[in-house]
Amino acid sequence: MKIFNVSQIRALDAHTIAHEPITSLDLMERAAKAFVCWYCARFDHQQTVRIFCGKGNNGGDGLAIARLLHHKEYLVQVYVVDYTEQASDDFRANLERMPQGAPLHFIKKQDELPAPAPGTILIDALLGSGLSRPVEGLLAAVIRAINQSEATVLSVDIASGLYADQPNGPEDVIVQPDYTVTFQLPKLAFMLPQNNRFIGDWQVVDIGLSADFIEQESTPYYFTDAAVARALIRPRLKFSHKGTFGHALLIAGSYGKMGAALLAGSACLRSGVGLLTAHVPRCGYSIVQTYMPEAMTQVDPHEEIITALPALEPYSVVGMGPGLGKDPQTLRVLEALIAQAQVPLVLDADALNLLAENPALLQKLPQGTILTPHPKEFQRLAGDAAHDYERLALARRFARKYQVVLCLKGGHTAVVFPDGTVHFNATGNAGMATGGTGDVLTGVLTALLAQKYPAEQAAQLGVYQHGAAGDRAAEQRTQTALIASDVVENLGW
Ligand SMILES: NC(=O)C1=CN([C@@H]2O[C@H](COP(=O)(O)OP(=O)(O)OC[C@H]3O[C@@H](n4cnc5c(N)ncnc54)[C@H](O)[C@@H]3O)[C@@H](O)[C@H]2O)[C@@H](O)CC1
Ligand SMILES: Nc1ncnc2c1ncn2[C@@H]1O[C@H](COP(=O)(O)OP(=O)(O)O)[C@@H](O)[C@H]1O
Ligand SMILES: [K+]
Repeated sequence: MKIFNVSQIRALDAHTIAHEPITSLDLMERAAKAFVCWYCARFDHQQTVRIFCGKGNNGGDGLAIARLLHHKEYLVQVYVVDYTEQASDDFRANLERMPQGAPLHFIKKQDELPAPAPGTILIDALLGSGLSRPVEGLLAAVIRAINQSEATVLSVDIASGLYADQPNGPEDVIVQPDYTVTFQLPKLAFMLPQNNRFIGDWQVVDIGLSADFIEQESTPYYFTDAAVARALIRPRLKFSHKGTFGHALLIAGSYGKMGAALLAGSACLRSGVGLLTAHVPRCGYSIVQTYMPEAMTQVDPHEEIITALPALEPYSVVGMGPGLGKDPQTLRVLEALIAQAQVPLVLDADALNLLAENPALLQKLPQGTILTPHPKEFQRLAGDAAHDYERLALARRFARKYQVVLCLKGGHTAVVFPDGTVHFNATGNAGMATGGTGDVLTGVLTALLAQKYPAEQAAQLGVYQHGAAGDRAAEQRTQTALIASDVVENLGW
C-alpha cells in the first residue's frame, strides 16, 4: 500500500472526481458512509454521539456522518465550531441536508461548549488533511476540551491539529483520539513514534479513490500489510532439499549473553534455513548443542568472546551481532568478515555498535547487507535527529550512501531500501519491547537471505513475519507476559 503526502492526496481526490466521474459531494457521502459502516460495527445505540465539526471538508464529513447516524437512530448531537465566516461548498451542502430532528448547535465562544457528559462518544471532524497552520483560539479551546473529556474520541481521517506529512511543533494543540478512521491510504504521520498520542488505534477505510492514480503516482513511502507480505513468500517446492535453502553462519553470544545466540539461532531454524552453524565462544558449546540440536556448533578458541572468523566457504549468508560484546578482538573478526564476505550479511546489536565506532567499515559492506538498528543504535551510526521526520530523512540518505537495507526498528519498523524507498511495517506490538526480540529478528532475516531472498524482500517479509509472530504471541499470552522465545514459538509461514 502506498503512503501519499497531502498534495498527492488532494490530487488523488481531484483525479477521482474528474475521472470516475463523481461529484465531490457524492465522494464526501461515500467517505461518510465508510466511516459510519466502521462505527456501527463497533458501537451500539446506547451511547450518545457528539460530533464536533469544523467548516472545511473534514467538517462536511462530520455533518454527513451525523445525518447518516441520525437516520440509523443513533442519538446524535452536532456542534459546529463557528470560528470563521468561510466554509467549504460541501460543508454548506451538508449543512442544508441536516435533518430537522438532529440537535445542531453553533459554538461561537468557548463558554458555549457543552458540559462533559460521561459515556458519550466524541467524533472529531474539526480539521483534516487541510491543516495549514497551528491551531489557535476557539478551535484550540475545543480541542483542549475534547482531550480533557473522559469520553471515547474518534478522529475522522486524522486527528485535528496533526499534520499528515510534516512535523508539528511541541506546543501544538492536537486531538488525542482513541481511534483514527482514515480514508483510503494511511498517512505518514501515523508511522512515527513522536505522534503516538495523536493517532490511537488507526484503521483505513476504502472510499473508492482512483486505483489507476494510486498505481501511477510515485512515492518514497509504502506500507507493508498482510497482502504485500503474503505475496513475497516463496513456496517450498516438492523436490527441494536442505541444500536448496542455504547454509547460514551465525556469529553470536559471549559469556553471560548466550541467550542472544539461542534466540537468533532458533528463529533462524524456524524461518526455513537449510542448515545452520552457530559460531560461539567455548563457554557456549554445550548450551547451543543442548538447546538447539538442529544447529551445528563451531567453537571459537576463546572461552568467553568471539576472536576468530571461521572459513566462510560453506556459507550462503552470515548473521553477526546478538550478544557479542565489543572487545577489540571481536572488532577484528567483524573487519575480517566484511573484508572477506562474498555473501550477504545481517549485522545487528554490537556489530552495529562496532560499525558506529569504526565508520570506515561502512564503505566496505558487501552487496545485500541488512543492518537492523534500534533508534539508539541508529543514532550511534548516523547521528542525531531533531525529530522523526529528520530521522527518516537521515535513514534514507544512509541507506542510499552505503547501499544497504536498513531496518529502523520500533513500532512500524521502517525498512529502508538502498534506493531510498521506505516500507513501514504493519505488524508488531508493544509487548515486543522486551529483551531479545531483536535477536529473533536477526535470525529470521539470516534465514531468508540463506534462502536467496533478495535483501530488500528478505527485510520487508522478515520484519512483517517477526511482528506477526509477536502479535500471535501477545494474543495467546498478553503483551505484558510476552517474552522473546514466544515470538520464536509463534513464527509461522
Ligand atoms: N473530495 C475531497 O477532497 C474529500 C475530502 N475529504 C475530507 O476533507 C478533508 C480535507 O478537507 P479540506 O481540504 O477542506 O481541509 P480541512 O477540513 O482539513 O480544513 C478546512 C480549512 O481550514 C483551514 N485551516 C487550516 N489550518 C487551520 C487552522 N490551524 N486553524 C483554522 N483553520 C485552518 C484551511 O484553510 C482549510 O481550508 C479530509 O481530511 C477529509 O476529511 C473526504 O470527504 C473525502 C473526499
Ligand atoms: N512498541 C512496539 N511495537 C512494535 N514492535 C516493537 C515495539 N517495541 C519493540 N518492537 C520490536 O521489537 C524488537 C526489539 O528489538 P531490539 O530493540 O533490538 O531488542 P533486543 O536488543 O533486546 O533484542 C524490534 O524488532 C522492534 O521492532
Ligand atoms: K479530524
